[in-house]
Amino acid sequence: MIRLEGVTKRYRSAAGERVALDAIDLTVGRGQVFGVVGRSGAGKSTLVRTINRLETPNAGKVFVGDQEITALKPAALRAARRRIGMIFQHFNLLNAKTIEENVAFPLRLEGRPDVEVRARTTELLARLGLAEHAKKHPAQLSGGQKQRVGIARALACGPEVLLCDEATSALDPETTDEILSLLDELNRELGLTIVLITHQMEVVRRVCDRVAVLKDGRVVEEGATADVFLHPKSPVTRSMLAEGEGGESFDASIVPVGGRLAKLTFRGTATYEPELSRVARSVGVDYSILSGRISRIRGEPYGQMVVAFTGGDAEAAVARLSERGVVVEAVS
Ligand SMILES: Nc1ncnc2c1ncn2[C@@H]1O[C@H](COP(=O)(O)OP(=O)(O)OP(=O)(O)O)[C@@H](O)[C@H]1O
Repeated sequence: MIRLEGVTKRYRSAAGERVALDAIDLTVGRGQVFGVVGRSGAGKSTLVRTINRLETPNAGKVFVGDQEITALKPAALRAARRRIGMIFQHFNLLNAKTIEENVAFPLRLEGRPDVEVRARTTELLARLGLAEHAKKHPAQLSGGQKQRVGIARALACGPEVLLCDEATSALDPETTDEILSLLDELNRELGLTIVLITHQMEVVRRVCDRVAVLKDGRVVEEGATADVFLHPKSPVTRSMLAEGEGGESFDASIVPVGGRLAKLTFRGTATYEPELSRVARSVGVDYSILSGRISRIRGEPYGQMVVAFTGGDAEAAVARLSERGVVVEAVS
């Protein structure tokens, strides 16, 4: 649905040249929720803004559907942008206009007939739970309600793609959750392809099918969210994940146990099965659990724990667990 090929963006300023995106290749499938994460300055905003050409790359191509966005003339670009909605961290609403006028705005710009504008606006306000606020102004709404207005406005022209630029970063955790549930619903019900940039790993864990990790304008890791979260490869991914868990990463050097240390990952329904105790019993090994958590990644359960096998055949336990689909990794 979206393809970036060798996308490079450089900014020139008094301080010199800065490469914000360095030959990025990325593919987002139709109907996916795709997360782009990275630390401040990694290039996330620049990347998402090349998709609707709010930023024009210095080199490379951007495709949305079968259209090359980077090759479009102004009139064709305006038409293409109707297929690409966008929401922002600070909502970017028109403060002098009412909520319904904000939502109607893109339709009015397109010159749609009044009857159609009113019908579509009413439908969107009802869909997003905003009907009772139609005549209010943005200043009278909470952050979560303002973001709903932003989403309604982004959906007005019936886009296939929704770009979210730190859309939940200005919201409290409860409201973030509510907006993420809404994005999840829109993805599932409308088949909307969503590209979401964030510095919050928790946002990716909740809603993204796939994720790319950006550092200094390059993709350092990319894959299915569960794979990247459970088996992160790059140091930046590891450290961002550890921070998301309150900095609690396992440190073998301070654990006073012997034996063989292993990180076990269970996915799906295996998460809730007593696999570890079954295997330990069958091969006659003891184990201590040194850290562990059970959670969900985009709704799929997983369990991950670090154990020390002692007093028995640890090799046999590892082999038996692997046979049963548990991913076993060495811990150092
Ligand atoms: N208009 C601009 N002019 C000059 N430099 C810019 C401009 N926009 C971004 N940059 C620089 O490009 C780099 C990438 O910026 P970008 O905003 O894309 O990163 P980001 O990952 O979204 O960061 P943040 O989370 O802080 O917004 C940064 O070094 C930034 O200072």
